[in-house]
Amino acid sequence: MTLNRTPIHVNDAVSKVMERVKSTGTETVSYDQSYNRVLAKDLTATSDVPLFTKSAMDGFAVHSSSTAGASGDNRVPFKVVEEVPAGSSSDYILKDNEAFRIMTGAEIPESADTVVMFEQTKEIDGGFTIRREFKPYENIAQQGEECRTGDVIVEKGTMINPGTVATLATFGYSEVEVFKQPAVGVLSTGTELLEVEDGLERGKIRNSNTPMILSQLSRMGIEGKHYKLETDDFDTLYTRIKAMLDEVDVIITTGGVSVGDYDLLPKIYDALGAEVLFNKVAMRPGSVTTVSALDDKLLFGLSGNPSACYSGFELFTRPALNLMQEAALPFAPFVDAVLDEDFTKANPFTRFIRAELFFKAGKIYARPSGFNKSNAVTSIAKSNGVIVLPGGTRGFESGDAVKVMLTDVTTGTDSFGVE
Ligand SMILES: Nc1nc2c(c(=O)[nH]1)N[C@H]1C(S)=C(S)[C@@H](COP(=O)(O)OP(=O)(O)OC[C@H]3O[C@@H](n4cnc5c(N)ncnc54)[C@H](O)[C@@H]3O)O[C@H]1N2
Ligand code: MOO
Ligand SMILES: [Mg+2]
Repeated sequence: MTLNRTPIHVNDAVSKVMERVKSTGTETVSYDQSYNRVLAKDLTATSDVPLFTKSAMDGFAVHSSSTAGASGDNRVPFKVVEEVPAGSSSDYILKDNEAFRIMTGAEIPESADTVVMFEQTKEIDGGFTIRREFKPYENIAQQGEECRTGDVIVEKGTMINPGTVATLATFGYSEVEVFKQPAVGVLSTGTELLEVEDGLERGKIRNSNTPMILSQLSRMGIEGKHYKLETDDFDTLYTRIKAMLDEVDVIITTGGVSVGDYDLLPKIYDALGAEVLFNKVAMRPGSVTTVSALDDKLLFGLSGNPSACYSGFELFTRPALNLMQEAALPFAPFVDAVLDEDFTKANPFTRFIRAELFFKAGKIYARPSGFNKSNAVTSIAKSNGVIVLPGGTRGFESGDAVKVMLTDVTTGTDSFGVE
């Protein structure tokens, strides 16, 4: 096994992974199980929205012609002839100065064309008066004003969000065709690793990578398959990974990818006959990240160091899993931010720093979210993005413009910001 590896640029590494992605194909799921799935077909309106012309307010439906001449000095009276609550309708034909008492969401009867809100009336015996003229369609939501039958509402390749689910329900799509989610197995390797519930022992640490990766998968709506820890023993690890290949589409391992005596993943890829796409990336942390392909399966050999492991998943695994589901926008967005703290280390390689993004006076700021080394774990907990500092730079100062990859858009802010 060669110890000297050739680093490739992170962009090239990402491309190499994306080129090997195979679509998972499609399946049909119930609309209420479709959140976070990728649409396999355009979602088309099966009806107009609104479905029928309806009142947008609680009040009275009248014909605008009956309101002619109304003013503060000349209040025009109306007689209420029928009630139309939401869910009902009326075929009654209004005569001059007659009105329906109508509620928000109720169909506007044929003979009315405008709605007077309760607040715009004065009650009289059997009816009300108004003090101004009403034009047609006031306080009315017209059939099809939002969309028409046949309109494409959401395009194929879009991730289904809560609004998409509402749209599916609106159009009566009880089932929807989506791309299958890849089956992803997660396995951490290392003889030094203990389970969360274990007491600490000399020289050992708890496995934080498996639960972290499973949560990174959950954040994408994917339930990963959790494999028990493996020690650094070739035979058992090889047997385990061979078995995983029969069970999942994607294998994520953590640890054992560097050049140590017990870093067994390179030997295992070799024994499996997997094609190593790269085993060194010109980036920090995560330079040892190794991705291999075997038939249609991808094997992500993420670093054992937690920060490197985290970034490796966000940079390589996440977009690949999105593309397997034919997501139109597989990559996390990058935003321009102002660095809020000096970062004086030189960057021979592209540097990814787990970062806290925050918003001040309409600007986005970013600062490292804590201890910043490959082996750090606590700084991941406080991060909602990753600052990207290009390779070949000598350090950055507070106030410099930087790019930040958004990793967690569910992060909140401390105040509600409408001006
Ligand atoms: N001679 C060299 N040594 C190292 C190099 C190198 O280029 N030449 N690269 C270093 C870099 S950079 C990194 S990153 C690490 C990567 O190591 P591995 O991916 O092989 O991972 P391990 O050796 O198994 O573990 C590294 C570190 O992480 C801890 N770890 C492992 N698994 C977990 C887990 N599931 N949860 C929490 N922590 C974990 C492990 O105990 C080690 O401390 O290699 C450098 N060495
Ligand atoms: O892979 Mo190591 O994390 O570059 O520091
Ligand atoms: Mg190692």
